[in-house]
Amino acid sequence: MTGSSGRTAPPTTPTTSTTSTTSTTSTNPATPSPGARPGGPAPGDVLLRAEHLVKEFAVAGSGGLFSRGETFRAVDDVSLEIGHRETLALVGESGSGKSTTARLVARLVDPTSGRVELDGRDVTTTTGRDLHAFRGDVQMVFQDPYSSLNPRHTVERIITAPLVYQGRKPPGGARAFTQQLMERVGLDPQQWQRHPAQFSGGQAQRIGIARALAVSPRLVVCDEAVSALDVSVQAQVINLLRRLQREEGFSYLFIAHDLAVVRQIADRVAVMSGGRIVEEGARDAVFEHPRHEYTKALLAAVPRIRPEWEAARRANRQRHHDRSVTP
Ligand SMILES: Nc1ncnc2c1ncn2[C@@H]1O[C@H](COP(=O)(O)OP(=O)(O)OP(=O)(O)O)[C@@H](O)[C@H]1O
Repeated sequence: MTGSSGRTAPPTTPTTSTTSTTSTTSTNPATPSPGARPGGPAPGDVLLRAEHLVKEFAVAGSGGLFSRGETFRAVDDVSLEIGHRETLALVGESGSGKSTTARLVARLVDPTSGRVELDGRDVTTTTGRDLHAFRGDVQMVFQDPYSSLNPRHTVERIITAPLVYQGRKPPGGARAFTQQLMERVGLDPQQWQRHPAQFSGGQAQRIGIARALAVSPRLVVCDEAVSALDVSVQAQVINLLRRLQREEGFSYLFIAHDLAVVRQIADRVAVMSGGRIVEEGARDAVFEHPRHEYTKALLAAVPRIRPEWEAARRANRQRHHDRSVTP
């Protein structure tokens, strides 16, 4: 028999201070639409739909021969919809279940229960060729470009890898294809033979974005994709992400803990706490008229820089300095 430990310490009260994040300039006005979700896409405009997603993990040390297998519910009955060309931001404190939700949506992990649909097609248990196709339709950009890009591979190999996985040939040849994508994300196309460590953090993240674009995805899941970058570089990458969306017409599921960043890119916001979505709505409605106490506390919180990110940032800087790479 399997017991569920639920959550022992739900993150219900973010650190608060007098600094408000609500003063950031609005650049992307959201239009409320009459969908099934608050402020969400109209029924005919839904690209991705997740219904009642649950993810339980085995609690370490609870699976012994004579003990009951306890589980921890990281995602607890999450439903969401993302419209065509829409950006849904998932916000919440560390441990609230954002990344696990992203991984469920991208089918990097299987749900304990619930379902995921892309364009009305149930992809929850898809395998084989259909899973290959789904993996092309849904691409991920991760937080740390250095750990998500193979350090031994050239930019060309990294950017063409998703196509190779799909069994497709890069149109126009691997080099031309790579160089074209490098240009589109603001990289020097002459550097196609370099390795990730020869680029700065912002440039490396652009390689990750180019890799995601290579297969013309319909949904790009950004899991804290700009969180490890310095603020000025962060702004440039956000602008890039927005431009690419305008040009390509794909949708974003944008995971972030930093509400100032979310305000710059989201059409709609879903707030997670303790594995659940506690509030959801058009961006301006959530930022200006939060209803849930948790959202109000998040909005009043100083965007905390997590110690591990600060350490990673320092390590990256040192690495770049050692290699004398121009940022
Ligand atoms: N593979 C796993 N095995 C066990 N527990 C896990 C696993 N993945 C995540 N968890 C737990 O599930 C909870 C939610 O984690 P998740 O990473 O989804 O949260 P998050 O909101 O994205 O936080 P963060 O921003 O810190 O990544 C956390 O308590 C985490 O420790």
